[in-house]
Amino acid sequence: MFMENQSDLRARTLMEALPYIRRFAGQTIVVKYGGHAMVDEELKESFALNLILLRTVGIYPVVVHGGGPQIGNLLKRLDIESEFVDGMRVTSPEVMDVVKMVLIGEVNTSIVAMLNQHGGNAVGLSGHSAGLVQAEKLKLTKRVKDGQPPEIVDLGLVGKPMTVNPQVLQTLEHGKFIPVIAPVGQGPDGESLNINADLVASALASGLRAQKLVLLTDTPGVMGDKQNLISEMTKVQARELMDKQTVTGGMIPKLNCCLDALDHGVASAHIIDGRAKNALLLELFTDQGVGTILKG
Ligand SMILES: Nc1ncnc2c1ncn2[C@@H]1O[C@H](COP(=O)(O)OP(=O)(O)O)[C@@H](O)[C@H]1O
Ligand SMILES: CC(=O)N[C@@H](CCC(=O)OP(=O)(O)O)C(=O)O
Repeated sequence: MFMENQSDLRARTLMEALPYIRRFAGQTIVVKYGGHAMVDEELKESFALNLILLRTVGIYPVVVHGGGPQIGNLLKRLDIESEFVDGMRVTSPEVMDVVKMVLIGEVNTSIVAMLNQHGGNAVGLSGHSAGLVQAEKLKLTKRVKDGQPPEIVDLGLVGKPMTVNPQVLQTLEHGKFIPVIAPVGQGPDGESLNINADLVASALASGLRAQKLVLLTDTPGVMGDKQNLISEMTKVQARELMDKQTVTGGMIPKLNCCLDALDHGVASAHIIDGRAKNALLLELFTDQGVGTILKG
């Protein structure tokens, strides 16, 4: 009987990626990078190498990063209070200064540095860069007191993306660069607005007509009632899971971002585990994937 040796096995594994490379070459994939994958150095390196591999085989990754925990740490060190309403950080002008320092100054630079250390040709941007993410203040309506009508809650300098100008990203793609974007948007008067990174990733995926939106987080994917991983779901199932409250907390805005991207022509949205090495490659280059896929 024919026995496969180590090098045959390795060659077969490499060849298995070929159909996926063919399918996605020339396509844009927007990746939201956050959570554990961003603080653990080994995972950070694995993520950087995954992106570089994608770019090398002709796929265009666009990275949007978070940094909520890092912002929280600096606010604490500076003794500045910060609170969240429905997953959004109430952002005073003082907090906005810290958000920019951390997201643009620290987190963005460190991701760009990691990618470029491995020859990634990464370029750091924010929503201000060439009008990339134009935003408006987010008006959140919430029932503050039981039995009373909902009120508009003032979140300060928190934005939602209104228009994106993908031209700068398309130029970078043609130059074989990897764009890395901090989720700070430009308000109508040129001011900086703090935007949830999932929202920015979703808006850019829609604006770029990306093939995929991939959100890395700190769970294996979307979990069902029995803590089972749901590998695949339709838009209808996603809405049912939210209605039944199987999905709660931070996963609600994530699923809504996925649904929004699908409604705007993105072919599929993925929620995957940022704590697992090579999660991005395994999700893209295998049929079964490793997380949850939502299809349009
Ligand atoms: N059904 C669910 N499946 C997976 N995660 C869920 C579910 N319901 C609620 N969650 C919560 O959503 C969290 C992910 O959202 P969030 O903390 O905002 O992620 P991130 O910081 O990566 O943006 C998970 O850690 C989990 O606690
Ligand atoms: C308005 C708002 O809440 N903005 C977020 C921006 C960073 C972010 O989204 O980071 P994660 O993806 O790591 O949560 C914040 O200030 O934390």
